[in-house]
Amino acid sequence: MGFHVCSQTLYSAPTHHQFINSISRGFHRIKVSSPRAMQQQEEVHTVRVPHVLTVAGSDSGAGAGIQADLKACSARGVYCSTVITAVTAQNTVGVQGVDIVTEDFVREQLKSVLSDMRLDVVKTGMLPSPGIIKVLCQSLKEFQVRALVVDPVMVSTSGDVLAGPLILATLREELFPLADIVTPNVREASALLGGIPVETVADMRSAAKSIHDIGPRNVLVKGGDLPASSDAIDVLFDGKDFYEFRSARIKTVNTHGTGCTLASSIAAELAKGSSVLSAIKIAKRYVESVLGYSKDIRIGEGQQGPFDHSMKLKNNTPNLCARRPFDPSDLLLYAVTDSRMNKKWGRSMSDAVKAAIEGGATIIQLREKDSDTGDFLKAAKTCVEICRPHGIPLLINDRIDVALACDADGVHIGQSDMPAQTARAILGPEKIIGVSCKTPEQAEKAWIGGADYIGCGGVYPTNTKENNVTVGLEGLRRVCLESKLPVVAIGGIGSSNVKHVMELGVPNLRGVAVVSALFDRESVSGETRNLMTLIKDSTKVLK
Ligand SMILES: Cc1ncc(COP(=O)(O)OP(=O)(O)O)c(N)n1
Ligand SMILES: Cc1ncsc1CCOP(=O)(O)O
Ligand SMILES: [Mg+2]
Repeated sequence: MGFHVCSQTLYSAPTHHQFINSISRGFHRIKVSSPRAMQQQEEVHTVRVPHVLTVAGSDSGAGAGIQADLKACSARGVYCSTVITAVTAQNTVGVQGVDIVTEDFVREQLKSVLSDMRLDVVKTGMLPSPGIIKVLCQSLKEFQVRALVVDPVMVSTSGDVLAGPLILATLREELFPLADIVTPNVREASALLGGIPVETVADMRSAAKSIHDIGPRNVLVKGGDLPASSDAIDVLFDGKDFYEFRSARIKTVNTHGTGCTLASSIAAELAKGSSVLSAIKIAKRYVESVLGYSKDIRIGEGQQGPFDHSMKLKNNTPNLCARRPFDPSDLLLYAVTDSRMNKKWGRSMSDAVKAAIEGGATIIQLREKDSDTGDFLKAAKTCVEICRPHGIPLLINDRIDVALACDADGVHIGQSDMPAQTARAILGPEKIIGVSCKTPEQAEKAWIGGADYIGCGGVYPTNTKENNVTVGLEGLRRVCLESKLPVVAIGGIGSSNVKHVMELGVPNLRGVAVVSALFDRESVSGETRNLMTLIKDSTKVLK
């Protein structure tokens, strides 16, 4: 009998357990009616997505149960359908009430989902009566699924008992033999084995083996509650070998729903086609990340709070200088910083940004072609803090990773960067995306891809960007006339020619983007102010 230690960072998974490693994904052709998709092509392939069905109880506090399962599957990129077995009145203090759903209605829910949807994995949580367990077992025999993950929920994190001895017996006798993996914690492992102590890693190993004898193909005993360890250690037994998963224990009270989340995440990975070993490894890493992210959030007054499955809640803490949606009039005077010019004039990136804001710039882009990523990120974070209270959007040139890491308002990307559609998928619906375009065709593609504005140029020759073909005022006019997005002109624009650009008076032309005429000068704020006066004069002429 072998013994494997699987650290979270160093780990080589044997391949003999890949019983769910080749899920066939079905494709067939249908017509779609979305206007955007229709513009691109008349027919598209449909994609079958990984699907987990959770059979569990509802938690009104939404930390555990069905709600945790839905959030975990969604965060892990898997569709999740739900069969609710009980409705609990529950919060961070404890479980105040339980209303068990009738066996008939559990059967009806199971039939609705299983008869219609092709799912990959069933994951179970709270199964509050022997009758419900039997109904589930019948359905599982009738409708074949690829894998069954059983989280034998017996005691809530707050200590409330959610399953009695009859339920335990039915779980053991009827459900466990069908399970591909069961995931008891040490208390549940002890209860399943008639109360034997499970207090050490050695106890966990023998408990895993004894539970395996009941029938499941794999047993993961979770040691998160083991008192005497500084690490969180889980033990898997697959009938032949033991595997130990070890990760650093995260100090937090926000652990309500950890068991449900781990089991759902394992189910999600199995649904995607992972082996049991890699599913556990990825699921544990995910749980570790969300616990770490959420360790200082506060939801509820009780002892054990929920955590943030999406790792996004802290981005949206209410504050006085929340970002506002993109407004095309932001493009009026677009200041684009340049690392070389900052160096030449001995100013930091944040000094350059402060001066541009002082002079009246309406949007700022950090265009840093030489900085190290670490230095760039640090400076960009400072610039975000400078811009946000002024309500000035801050965009990052080219670097989507940096924009995400510093929570900038968006990015500006060029034709040789990733397509706008991919950037939009990564950045989400809120961030601003600008795309450089020289032709109406490029502008159309940027619009379809979900961009917010077009940067058109170089209008005039420039020393700031090498080998940049100029489009001239005529090229700018063509793009503006055909673009469905607002346009900002760029390239060689300064006080001598800004009026020629602005007085083109074409629809969609909303402003000018400027590098050297602002930043390759002694006084950035003074130059910005002068340029703004000239822009305002030209817009008056047009009115
Ligand atoms: C507002 C604005 N428009 C165009 C550009 C040029 O972007 P790109 O074509 O990606 O070239 P680089 O700036 O990366 O050299 C821009 N930066 N900003
Ligand atoms: C980044 C860029 N894209 C097209 S032209 C250009 C450079 C603009 O710099 P400047 O305002 O100094 O001409
Ligand atoms: Mg670029």
